Amino acid sequence: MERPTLTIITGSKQTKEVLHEQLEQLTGDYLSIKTFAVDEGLPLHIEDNIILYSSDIAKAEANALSTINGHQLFVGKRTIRHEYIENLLTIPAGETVLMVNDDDQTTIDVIESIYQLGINHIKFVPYKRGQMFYENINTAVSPGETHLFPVYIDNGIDIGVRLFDMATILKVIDHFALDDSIASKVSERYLRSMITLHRKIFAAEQDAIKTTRHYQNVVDTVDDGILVINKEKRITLFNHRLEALFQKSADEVIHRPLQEIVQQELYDFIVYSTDENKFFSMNGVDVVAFRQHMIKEQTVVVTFKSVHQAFEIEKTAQREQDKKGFYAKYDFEDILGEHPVLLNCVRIAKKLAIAEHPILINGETGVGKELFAHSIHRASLRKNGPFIAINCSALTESLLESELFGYEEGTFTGAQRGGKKGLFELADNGTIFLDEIGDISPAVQAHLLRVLQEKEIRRIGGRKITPVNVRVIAATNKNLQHKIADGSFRSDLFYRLNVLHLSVPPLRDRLSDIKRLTNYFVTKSGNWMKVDDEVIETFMTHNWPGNIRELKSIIDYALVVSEGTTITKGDLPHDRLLNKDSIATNYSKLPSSSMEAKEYYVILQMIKNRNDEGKPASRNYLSEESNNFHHHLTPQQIRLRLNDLEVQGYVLKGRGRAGTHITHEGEHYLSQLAARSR
Ligand SMILES: Nc1ncnc2c1ncn2[C@@H]1O[C@H](COP(=O)(O)OP(=O)(O)OP(=O)(O)O)[C@@H](O)[C@H]1O
Repeated sequence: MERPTLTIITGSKQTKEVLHEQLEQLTGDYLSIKTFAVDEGLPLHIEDNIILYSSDIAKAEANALSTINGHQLFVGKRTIRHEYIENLLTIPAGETVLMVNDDDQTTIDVIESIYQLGINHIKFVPYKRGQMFYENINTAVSPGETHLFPVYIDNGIDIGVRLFDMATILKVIDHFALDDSIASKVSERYLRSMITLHRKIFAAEQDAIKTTRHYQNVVDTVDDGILVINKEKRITLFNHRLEALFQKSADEVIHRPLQEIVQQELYDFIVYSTDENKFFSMNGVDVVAFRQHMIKEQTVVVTFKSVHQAFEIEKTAQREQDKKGFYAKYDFEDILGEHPVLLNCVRIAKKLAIAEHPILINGETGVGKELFAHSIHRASLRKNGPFIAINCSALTESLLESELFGYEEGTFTGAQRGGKKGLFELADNGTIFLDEIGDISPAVQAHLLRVLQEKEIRRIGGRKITPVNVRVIAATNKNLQHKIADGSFRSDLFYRLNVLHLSVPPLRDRLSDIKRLTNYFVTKSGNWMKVDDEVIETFMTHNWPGNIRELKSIIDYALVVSEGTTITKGDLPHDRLLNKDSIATNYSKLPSSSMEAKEYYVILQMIKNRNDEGKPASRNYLSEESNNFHHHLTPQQIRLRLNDLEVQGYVLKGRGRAGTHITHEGEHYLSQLAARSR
């Protein structure tokens, strides 16, 4: 038997295909379906039992183009597709959304059918043809007409071409007077598609409930209290720990306005503050609240820890830092001496400590500049942050630069995989101590200046900029003003470093402290030895160019040499201590002739270069290398000069393969010679 026929006329090809598929699936085995779309062109004459139009517009347009006849002609009612409803549920509540369709009436129809389905958490604004901009609207929804979305829309949601509703389908079946069993089969099919969808939605809901329960269990096991508010400032999460602290159950507070639950001070902190944490006393418990604003989610997460817990965490962090060696080992108590010049220096240093600015410490070698830097950090607000000390003259230019600022992977051969953090990054929220700042090269000076100005770091070879919050304490035994005058130190960097200034007095200006310091160094070495008065008297006449470090090394020497229970004058290193020059004037006595000066300079420079490479300097090596300095020295000449330098304490001669090393004093002397040769 031939199947009765039905014709569907739609506006667009897209709608035609969707509606054809719908009718075909539901009634295809009972009816034969023909379809036309206005935008594809219509035959001049259309005739059928039923003419079903997809919309009033389609009807008007079709009738303008063709003569259409049928027993029954009607416009089908359409409804949105249930499988797309989920997409609408992802739109945040309260949002205003543009509804886009190809004509004003159908746009309103779609909005109505969505509201009728109970989706009313969003507010729809109907699209008007020709209007390109809609204030405060970033999301648009359309049943298949997404090409009409205004170009600026970020979030476009297609809810698919609408289908005919059940009433329309039943009207068609009715018309053909198909038997009841067919009608109920068709409606069963219609319902089945809806039931499948509802099953899916139900499963998704169950999943969501499970996930929520899982997260709730997770946050309940956390030892901290956790409270979350949404953009309406209502509580969306309140974990188990908080129930005790607030003396309220989660059920009582969830979805309630924060204002009704917490005290004003805590409310102000959560809603308005820019501080990350604050102390509160709640129902007799002292807590620290930490606040985190998740800007994109418009959510604030607040965690509560007991003060005791927070303190323990800080201590653990401190211990971790200590393990890494990034901590200050000394404080002001360790700076010995009662001479008024020293006490005054300590008094000033304590004041500088609590300011946040950079400090430049000036003073001769061995006066205790590093000791002051450690103590300042420990007395500062950053005392719980790291303290990192680096001697700028101990490294070559490129090594110093990569140590300070770090580098990215692949920047140079041998670079560590994954790159390396520089000391500035490691010292974040703490202090970096740059010793011997006067020795840094122009390139490092420029880089350091940038970091101080911008307060951010870009690793060598890297692009990423990382903000750093580091206080710089720099020290030098050089006169930086002279270095600025001769062009070897940038004045702009000097002013950045020298915001606060501390001058540590040399030992010769506080000779009265010698006795105390001597006894201290003897006792600290674990000896019970006495110190003869004559020793102290000798010390009082010495010039102490190497200051306290020199005193300490002379005592170390005497402790080794001494055979009795008392350190006597005879145990002292006479060549160093009783040398007339060192008593009378400067420890770094320069050689008498410029030829000698040049030779000492060349030798010390060669040893320093060699040591910097981590290699020992042998006499033969030095002799050969001297050619590169245009000043050839034979191994014999080298030997004689090295003897002189050793007596002065500028080099340490090792036996055999150990080679010769330059001492700290030697480096100081070398820089004096370098200045003189300029
Ligand atoms: N007032 C002091 N009391 C006790 N020990 C001190 C004092 N001053 C310095 N020292 C000790 O003297 C030695 C040298 O001190 P420090 O390294 O701080 O000097 P510095 O000025 O930084 O030297 P340099 O300029 O050579 O780097 C260290 O062992 C330090 O502990």
